[in-house]
Parts: sequence; structure tokens; C-alpha cells
Amino acid sequence: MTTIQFPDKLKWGAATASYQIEGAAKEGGRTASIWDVFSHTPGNVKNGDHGDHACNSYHMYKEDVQHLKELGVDMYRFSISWSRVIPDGTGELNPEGVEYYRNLIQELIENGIEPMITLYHWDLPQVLQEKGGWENRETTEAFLAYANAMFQEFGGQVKKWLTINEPWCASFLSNYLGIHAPGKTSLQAAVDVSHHLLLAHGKAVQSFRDLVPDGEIGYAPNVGWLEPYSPNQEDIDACKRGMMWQKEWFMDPVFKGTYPETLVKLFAEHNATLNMEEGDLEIISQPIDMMGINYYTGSLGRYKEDGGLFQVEEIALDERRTDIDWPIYSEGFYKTLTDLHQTYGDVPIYITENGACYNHGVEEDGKVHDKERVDYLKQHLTALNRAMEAGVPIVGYIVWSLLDNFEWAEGYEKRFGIIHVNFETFERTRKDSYYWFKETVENHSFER
Ligand SMILES: N=NNCCOCCOc1ccc(-c2cn(C[C@@H]3NC[C@@H](O)[C@H]3O)nn2)cc1
Repeated sequence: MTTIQFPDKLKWGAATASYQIEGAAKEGGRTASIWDVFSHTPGNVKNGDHGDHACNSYHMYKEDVQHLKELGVDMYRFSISWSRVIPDGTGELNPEGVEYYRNLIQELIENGIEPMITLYHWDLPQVLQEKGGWENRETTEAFLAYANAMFQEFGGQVKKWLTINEPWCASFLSNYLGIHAPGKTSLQAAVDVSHHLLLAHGKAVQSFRDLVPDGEIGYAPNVGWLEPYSPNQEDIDACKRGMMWQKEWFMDPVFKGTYPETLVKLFAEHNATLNMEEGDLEIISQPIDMMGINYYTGSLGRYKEDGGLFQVEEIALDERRTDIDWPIYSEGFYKTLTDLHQTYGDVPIYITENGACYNHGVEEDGKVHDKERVDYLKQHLTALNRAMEAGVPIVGYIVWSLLDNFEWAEGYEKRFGIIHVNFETFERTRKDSYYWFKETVENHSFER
């Protein structure tokens, strides 16, 4: 047996997101988000699932906090439902919505758990979508007003903030591939949305410096690792293009104040122009205090002439898959982290999401034996430890997710939680992985 030992300074956490766990979609003054509309549109989500009730965490947050307390984590990453706190998208705060998050934050702090807030985890108020949504540059101002209101309400107790979760998913997956809300298939829309998300991020960072001067702020891009299938130049170039879509397109503007010219040109060749205004990149490249990284999977990339926009196809390294059919590639996690460190320097990194989909149910013994998830976490935490030993400034690891929840277009069938949720009764059952993670957090180490 080998002991994987982590430095005591590494923080541990668990993550969720508002639309995926809260439910109470029509309670407490909340209005519809784009995900309410998208999930209630037939054909968009498996089994016709939606977030009307989700994990019922709006009414069960105290129990969720107890699970976090007994898990022993330092922090809990959750997101705010914009349409719960500002039902019209702009203007008046909804006191009931603000009160829910105030109570949640209070409960966390009283139980010794640090809150980490994600401002935008994909649930844009539908009212704003009807005014063009993120395609409309004015939505960046609406986001700034929302962010300022949250900084003023909660900045006294909450010191760790993330602006935008997975901007690639919120722009290209949602507006070009049509797989997530609002389900558009326009490259121009996706390019506009990606720029406006980054602009909104920059505006919020600027304002945060005044409103929460003792706080830390960043954002949480997702990276799916891609490496060449062969040493052929066409495979190498195809991989670079595929990786650039998630990495350079969303990180160069923030860390270098530029967009990758290769992609600007490639998008233009497909009639999608990057519509920027003077000063946008200066706003976007405001210094940040930390970067969240969401990592799940990696694969080999091979040139394919008819392989879509980037002429690349993803080939799994072997047959190992999770239950959402994503390849398991923990070495890709190590490579992602060392690559980001080499490219963007010593910005502190929180792993803001890492986890696996395994759909185990509750067995006769009343337990959930998710050995495969424990194995996934062991492999990826081993890779993380190697990256830390290689000098990557990783400061926290936040597992996705605390609870089985609404996995977007996949619905409730795809389970990422270390706690099982019965979506009829909302009963929580701690999985074997919960107890394994608890011990790992307690010991700052595990045996493999
Ligand atoms: N790379 N190119 N692919 C082209 C073709 O993609 C087809 C499908 O694509 C994707 C890519 C990525 C995802 C995804 C899901 N999660 C998990 C959530 N993260 C935030 C949190 O809410 C979790 O629920 N993270 N990422 C889904 C679908």
C-alpha cells in the first residue's frame, strides 16, 4: 500500500449549484431562469426531467449543512440563483430570496464551514434572455448590478467568490452545440456570449475590489484534456485547436489580455466575428486572486477532415468509462494542471469541480457501494498530489458533487454525488465515497 499525503494547507470542499439542487422553482418569489424554460421544453432533457423540485435543498439546506459538517470539509461551494434574488433580472432585490442565502451562509459559518459563492452557474433569469440574454452586451451591466448587490449583501461574511462557472459550457455548449440552455446553434451567438461572459467577469472583479477589499475572486473554467493520437503534425495541430477552444479562448483574455488569433481567424472563416469594444480586454484582464479549474475527463485527439469546427475527433485511451460514458484519464488531470501552470504562471488554483458519474442505488443493506467513484477520486487525487509536488500552486480541492442532482441535459439519471438522493422522497443516503472522502479530509492522506 502507498500513502498519498497532502500538505495540511490544502483546503477541502464539496460543491453544488442552485438550479441543480434547490428546487422550490416557483417559491419565495423566484422567477424562471433559462434552465426552467429549457428543461420544460420537451426533448431537451432526458426523461423530461427538470429542476422544479431537484434535491429540495431550498427546504433541506440545514440537513445538507450537517452532512457537510460531518464530512469535515473546510468549505462549501454553492451558487446563487440570480432569478431568486432579483426576480426581474435587474432592479429590486427579493427579500425572501436574499434571506434564503443569508440563512444558508449563517448555517455554514455556525458549523465552521467557509462559503464559496459562484455568482453565475448557468441559470440566467428568463426575463433577461427575452432581452437577448448573454448575446446582448447590456446583460454584462445587469450581471454587474447583480454581483454588486450580492457583494454588498454577503461580502461581510463570504470572502471567496467565483464569477462565472464553465464559460465554455455557458457559451459554446449552450449557443453553438445547442445541448444546454438556451439551446441555440449559432456560432456567432456563442462567440458573442463567450465575450460577454468574460466582460461581465471583468466588470465584477473591478467592482469587487471596492466592495469586498479583503476577499478573493476568480472564475471557474472547465478543461477537458486533449493530447495527440499520433506524432503526425495534423493530429498535433488538431489537438491544439480542440484544447484552445476551452483553454486559451477563456484564459488568454483573462491572463494575457488577448484572444488567441488562431481561433479569432477560424471563427471568422465560419462567419462568426469577435465583436469587442475599446477597453474590453483591459476590463477582462483585471488581475484575479485564484482560478477555479473543473476537470472530469481527457482523451486523444485525432485530425478528422469532417470533424466539425476544429476538425478533431476525441478518441478514448482505453475502455475505462464512468456511467456518463466519459473516459477516465487521471494522467490528463496532471497534464492539465502542469500545462496551466506553465502557461499562466503562479495563479493559485482551486479544483472547483472534479468527480465521477456512477449511478449506484441504495442496496438492501441501506448503503451505496460506489467503489468505482472511490477509485476515480483516488486516481485523480494522486494526480493532483503529483502536480502539487511538481510546483503547481493548488490551494483547494472541491469534489463535484455533495449530492446527486439535476445533471443538466442528462437529468437525474446521471449521479455525481457522494450522497445519494431519492428524488421522490428527497432522502439523503451517504455513499461509501462520502465516508472515504471524510477519512481522506480528516487525515490529509489516503492509502492506495
Ligand atoms: N469538448 N467538446 N465536446 C463537443 C461535444 O460535446 C458534447 C457534450 O459536451 C459536454 C461537455 C461538458 C459537459 C460538462 C458537464 N459537466 C458537469 C457539470 N459541470 C458544472 C456542474 O454543474 C456539473 O453538473 N461539466 N462539463 C457536458 C457536455
